[in-house]
Formats: sequence, structure tokens, C-alpha cells
Amino acid sequence: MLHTRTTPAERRKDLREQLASGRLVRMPGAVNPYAAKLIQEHGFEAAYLSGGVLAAELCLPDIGLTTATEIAARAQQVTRVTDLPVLIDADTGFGAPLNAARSTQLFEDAGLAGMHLEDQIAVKRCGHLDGKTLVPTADMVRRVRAAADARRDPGFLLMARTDARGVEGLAAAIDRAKAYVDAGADAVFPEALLDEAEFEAFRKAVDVPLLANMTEFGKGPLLTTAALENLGYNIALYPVTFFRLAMGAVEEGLATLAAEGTQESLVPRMQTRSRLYEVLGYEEYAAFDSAVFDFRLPPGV
Ligand SMILES: C[C@](O)(C(=O)O)[C@H](CC(=O)O)C(=O)O
Ligand SMILES: [Mg+2]
Repeated sequence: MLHTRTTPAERRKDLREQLASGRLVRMPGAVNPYAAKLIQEHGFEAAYLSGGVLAAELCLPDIGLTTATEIAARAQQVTRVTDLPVLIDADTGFGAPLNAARSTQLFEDAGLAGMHLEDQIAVKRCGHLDGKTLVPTADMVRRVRAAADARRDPGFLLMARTDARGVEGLAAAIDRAKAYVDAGADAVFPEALLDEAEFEAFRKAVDVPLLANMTEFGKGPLLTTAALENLGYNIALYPVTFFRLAMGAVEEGLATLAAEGTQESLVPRMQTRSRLYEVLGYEEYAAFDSAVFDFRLPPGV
């Protein structure tokens, strides 16, 4: 009813078991807590909180302006409503290695299953853009180590993201990934690989679970889940997909309302009132207090 019953420790165990299973974990980005609930209802294995989306919903660019406490608060609202493990985008850790350590604890406290830390400088940018700047490997190693040591639950997954492919090339990205694993990263997110051959090369070279970022309008191909599973990847990430879809629908709806003077033609595309109430679990609340759900909705609404 008001919240889920699984504990953060159970969800972390679940994610780790899934990563060890060899089956692909499909991880759509949750635009908000409600979307996280839908991701679970539709049978996905895990959910994601995208830094780009968390910034965009505040109308901020994805350049590291959001704060760790701000996104931890949002994360807590999401983990409250889903039993799925949730991975968060921790950007660069929000400052020096000590800040990365504190962020790790904030995200643990928010009930998340894990986080990824990237090797860009503090004024970061989307991994699929040109002109990125990386911190030296040694600095990122300190960042990863600080986060790894800060964990109180060893089940909390620490993933290192390397943005090196677009800056220093594939071989350097692989070398960096290996250094981050040695520093304590449990998994790796190789950002912005260009094609299937690169995904394969990374898989051959690195021995921990790997995430494939299937973001749209980026540098790489949108590979199917079957292709990613064959390549031996462990997580398929759809970070901004549902934000893009939802905002596309909002823009089309606003244009239609402005043009037609009524939203009538949009109604068939809307989620119905009864589906909304079903997702929110009105009936379960009525079991607690019958006055909550003592009405009948007319058919079709
Ligand atoms: C995964 C990512 O870090 C995010 O914030 O969702 C972005 C996604 C995007 O901007 O498309 C990224 O840097 O890849
Ligand atoms: Mg991001």
C-alpha cells in the first residue's frame, strides 16, 4: 500500500544475483516514482535514476549542477514505491573523493541498490557529446576507492563509468576500466562505445559486469536486448527514453490543445482514470478505510 515491503539489502542482493546469472538486466530510467512503479509492473528487472533526467526535470542542463542531497531525496521517493533494485547516476561524485564518499552514504541511505561514478572533471557533460575532459586515472582511482571504502553495506553496487572512449580512445578506456576495478569498482559502464565490435572488445578485456548505455541520439547503435545478451553485457540501460517519450507527448498535447481549443482528440491516447487508480492501488487503501474506495467508475473512464 503506502510503500513496498522489500528491504534495500534484499534489492542489492537481487541485483548482484541477476548480474551473476548471465541474463541481461533491463534497466529503464524512471522519470518519477510513479514511472518506477510502472517499470516494475511491466516486468523489468531493475530501474535507473538518470542524472540527465534529474537535472532536466528541474530545467537544468546535465553539467553537474544538481547536488547530492537533492538527488538523494528524489531517489528516496523512488525506492519507496518499487521492489526493484534502483541504480543511480552519481555523476562525478559531486566534488572531491571525500564528497564521493559522502554521496555514497547518502545513496545507501536512500535505499538504492547501487551507483555509478564517472571519470570526467566536475563541469561534466553528457557522455555522448564531444569536448569532454577527464581527470587523470590516479584521481579517478582515488574517487572510486573513497566510494568503495565509504560503503557500509558491501552489497551496494559500485560501478565505475569511463568516458575515455571519446577522449583517449578504446585502449585507454579499457586500461582505465581495469584500474577502476582494481580500486574497488564492482562493475563498469563503458560510455559511448561506437559499434558492436567495440562492445565486444570491451567485454573480452574486462572481467566484471558491464553496462551498455542505449541512450537515443547518442554516438552508438541502439542494440537489441538479444544482441546485448549475446555480447555478454549484463545491463541494458534506457536512461532518458521515457522522459523523451513523455515530453514528446506533452509537447504534442499542448500544440493540439492550442490548435483545437479542446483536448478531446487526445483522450484516446491518455492513461485512463481507472488505470491510474489501479496503479495507485485505491482498492488496497479501501481495505484499510472503506471510505477511500466506496465508489464505482463508469465504464471506459
Ligand atoms: C546516462 C546518462 O549519464 C544520464 O544522465 O542518463 C547520459 C544519458 C544521455 O544524456 O543521453 C549520458 O551521459 O550518457
Ligand atoms: Mg548522467
